[in-house]
Amino acid sequence: MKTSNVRELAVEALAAVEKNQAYSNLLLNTFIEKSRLSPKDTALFTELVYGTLQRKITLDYFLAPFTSKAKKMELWVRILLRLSVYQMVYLDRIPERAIFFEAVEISKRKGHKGIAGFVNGVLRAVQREGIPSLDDIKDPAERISTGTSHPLWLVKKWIRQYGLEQTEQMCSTHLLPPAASARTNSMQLTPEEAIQILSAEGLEAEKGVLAEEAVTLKKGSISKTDLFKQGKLSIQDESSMLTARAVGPLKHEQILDACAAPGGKSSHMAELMEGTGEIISLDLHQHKVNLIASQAERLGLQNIKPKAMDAREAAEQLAGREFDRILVDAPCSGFGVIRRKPDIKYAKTAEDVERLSSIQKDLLDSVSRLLKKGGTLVYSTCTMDQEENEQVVAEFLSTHPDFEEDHNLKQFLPEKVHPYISGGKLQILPHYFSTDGFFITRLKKKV
Ligand SMILES: C[S@@+](CC[C@H](N)C(=O)[O-])C[C@H]1O[C@@H](n2cnc3c(N)ncnc32)[C@H](O)[C@@H]1O
Repeated sequence: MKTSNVRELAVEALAAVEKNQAYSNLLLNTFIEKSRLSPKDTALFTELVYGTLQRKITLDYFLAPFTSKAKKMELWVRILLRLSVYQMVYLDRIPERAIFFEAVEISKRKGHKGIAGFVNGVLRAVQREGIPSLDDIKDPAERISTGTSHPLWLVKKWIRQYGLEQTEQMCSTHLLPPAASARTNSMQLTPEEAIQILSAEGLEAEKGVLAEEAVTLKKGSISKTDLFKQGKLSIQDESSMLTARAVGPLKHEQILDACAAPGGKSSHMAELMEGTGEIISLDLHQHKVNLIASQAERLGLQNIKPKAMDAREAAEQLAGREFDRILVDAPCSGFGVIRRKPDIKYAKTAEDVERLSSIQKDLLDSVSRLLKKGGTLVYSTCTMDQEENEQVVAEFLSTHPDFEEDHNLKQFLPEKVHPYISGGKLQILPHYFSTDGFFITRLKKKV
């Protein structure tokens, strides 16, 4: 495929993300598969789409002085301009004349000569006059918002919750590519053995930085390795691997995983239990439950029992059952995975956070009734929003006096995260270990 066609495809993918609010990672895969891109084109396409999406607000700031007079700009034209300026500013290996030429060609193909002239004019003006400086923005919140491309409301909220410095670091880390981490199936092999086998396949891998079962792939795709196909590896971020450890399931126990699809943490717990006991893995819809079942099958785990159910009704639907441990890995805003799904930062609203925190409280309230006395309840999310984390836990504890924070959390987790544990709660921000952002709380039902 010609590079201009890869760029045109990138414009189409970005327009689809904006129009349908489709998840960028899922959409990208569909585009790559449909267009049968070569590995080299796939790399360029991925870089262009993710880069332009991650830096959308910054690119619009750069373009504003040159486009303010344009009356009405079609979405694809704006996206093409963002894509072109992204390459000019952030990708120094692409010559500017190639960027201009291809932008004009795409404009002619998708629009007409007039649009091509406009695009050419804007890009030439950017080249001639230079982009506006981010230092001109005096307000710190606005500077972080524009400089790292996060909506202002979110930056302001994080500054209130974590302070200016942490917010700045967190937002800057979101612009870096995420690590390709995998969990080794502890029933089958050690991380060291996995690294050896992957090296023999010509893939570069090393031990993870946080979780003891983690390996990180430096190049290549985990899902294409033989180890993955043989059920010896699972794709999972390292911070998320700490959740099953925090639950601490023992062999032969009865576990409830209330929000389990696609099965990452259920399968991790099942591995830690060496295939014994029983994990009831719930999720809302049957198609999601099927994902848990196929994950369990790939890994050869028979102790996972997937079931479609609204976990807010679990107390009634599973009445009479008692569990040793319960995990609520709740639906959440997902701000911790912005590096993997940049669209999250633009799509989620303050109202979404409020709605989600109400669901999270209902989930905890229902499933907590199924826990036996002395049992462990773990609540986790892949977000750093305190409204969905600390506040949900605080409200749960204030309305459920038979529960308390488990201050033993440290003993289940690697020493590196101990400085970030307070009582029974751990908040990992993305810049601490260059992982996803993650929140884990371990609670105990009093005896
Ligand atoms: C963060 S994801 C869980 C990820 C999973 N624990 C893993 O490690 O693979 C949250 C899940 O909760 C499910 N969910 C949302 N509302 C639910 C409800 N009321 N009852 C059960 N599951 C629900 C969503 O469908 C989604 O799959």
